[in-house]
Amino acid sequence: MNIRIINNSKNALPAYETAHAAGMDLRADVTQTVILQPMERKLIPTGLHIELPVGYEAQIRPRSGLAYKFGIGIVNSPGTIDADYRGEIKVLLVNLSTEPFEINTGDRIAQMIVARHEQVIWEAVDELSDTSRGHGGYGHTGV
Ligand SMILES: O=c1ccn([C@H]2C[C@H](O)[C@@H](COP(=O)(O)OP(=O)(O)OP(=O)(O)O)O2)c(=O)[nH]1
Ligand SMILES: [Mg+2]
Repeated sequence: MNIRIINNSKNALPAYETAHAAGMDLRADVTQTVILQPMERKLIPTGLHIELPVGYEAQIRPRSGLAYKFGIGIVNSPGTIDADYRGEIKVLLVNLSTEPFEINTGDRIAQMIVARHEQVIWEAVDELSDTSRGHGGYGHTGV
């Protein structure tokens, strides 16, 4: 699928790192080094603007290597890029470790998955169908 993109950064376009990867890594586009202190969160620019087809979203997810090695997560994970958004894609990183974390331009800070989604039309009713689960949830089948 072709997707229109504007790249205002000096980085290459996001790319799939392996043949069947779901996500494309997103790179930081920052003018100077950004330091994330422990428990600090910052919105990191990518310089990218995209035009998703109607019925598609992009999800901004953490990279497991950064999470495991440095405790770097995404506050609103998975971030949602709407099909009608034309602004810059940004990544809301948080440092969950006890050490400061440095971000430089070109660093791969997150990954983006493009996925289909539905838009629903509500059908308001008084009763829903019976199921064996019913209202059971939150561990009602055991741990
Ligand atoms: O990680 C993210 C999440 C969102 N966005 C952009 C694209 C998205 O379409 C828009 C709005 O995001 P969202 O709906 O999650 O935020 P909101 O707090 O509901 O803001 P709004 O009232 O603008 O919808 O912000 C990003 O660039 N990065
Ligand atoms: Mg919103």
